[in-house]
Amino acid sequence: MDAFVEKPKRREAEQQSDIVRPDRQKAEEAVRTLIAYAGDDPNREGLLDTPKRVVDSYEEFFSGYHESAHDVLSRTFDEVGGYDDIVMLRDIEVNSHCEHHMIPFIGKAHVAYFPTDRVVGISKLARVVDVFAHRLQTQETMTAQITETIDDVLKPKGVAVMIEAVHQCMSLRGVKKPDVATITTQFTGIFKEDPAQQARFMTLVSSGK
Ligand SMILES: Nc1nc2c(ncn2[C@@H]2O[C@H](COP(=O)(O)OP(=O)(O)OP(=O)(O)O)[C@@H](O)[C@H]2O)c(=O)[nH]1
Ligand SMILES: [Zn+2]
Repeated sequence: MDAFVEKPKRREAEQQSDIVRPDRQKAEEAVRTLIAYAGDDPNREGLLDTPKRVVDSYEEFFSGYHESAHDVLSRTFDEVGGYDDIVMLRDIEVNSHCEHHMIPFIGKAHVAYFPTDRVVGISKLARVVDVFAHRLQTQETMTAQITETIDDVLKPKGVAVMIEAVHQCMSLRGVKKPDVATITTQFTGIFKEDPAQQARFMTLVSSGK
């Protein structure tokens, strides 16, 4: 796999560049406000470093706003020894935050594509999942974004994505139904048009259960 193509860099259309990011001090002040709102004293010793830790955590949870999934897929390989079938990554861990409550939803993504004449490094498919998961999300939007990006950059014969996740906004608060799996799927190309290929994807997903 030594032949590769670097595609020109571009950012996803959904990323908004006109957002003014507050500085770190403002973000930490907001956390102090929330601590006080919760009913505790942000100046007591055990909580003094908490705003810094929360903002550090935000840098990790929401790192996807500073990354481009298109760029992640920019390097492809065309030496595949005549391979002409589905490439699938099953059980990619997903940790995201729902945009309604900013509470985690956690689960697995299954990502497949049917290459035309070139493939991408398999780790890059998991990286694409991470880029979108590390933003405020709905599961449906994330599923569509992963699918669309792979379809757009690799131009394969088809893309299939399934996400299964548990939303803590449903388990820990509100309706309080733990262990409900929310399942979303999105198909393009042959996975959408050919029921046999869609069935193969579903079989490969369930073969890991
Ligand atoms: N479609 C979709 N809904 C989600 C997702 N994550 C959370 N939600 C839902 O977003 C909805 C927000 O509903 P609202 O009525 O505005 O908020 P709420 O009063 O906190 O709702 P409850 O969670 O029912 O208490 C809830 O039904 C959540 O279950 C997601 O990824 N996709
Ligand atoms: Zn939620």
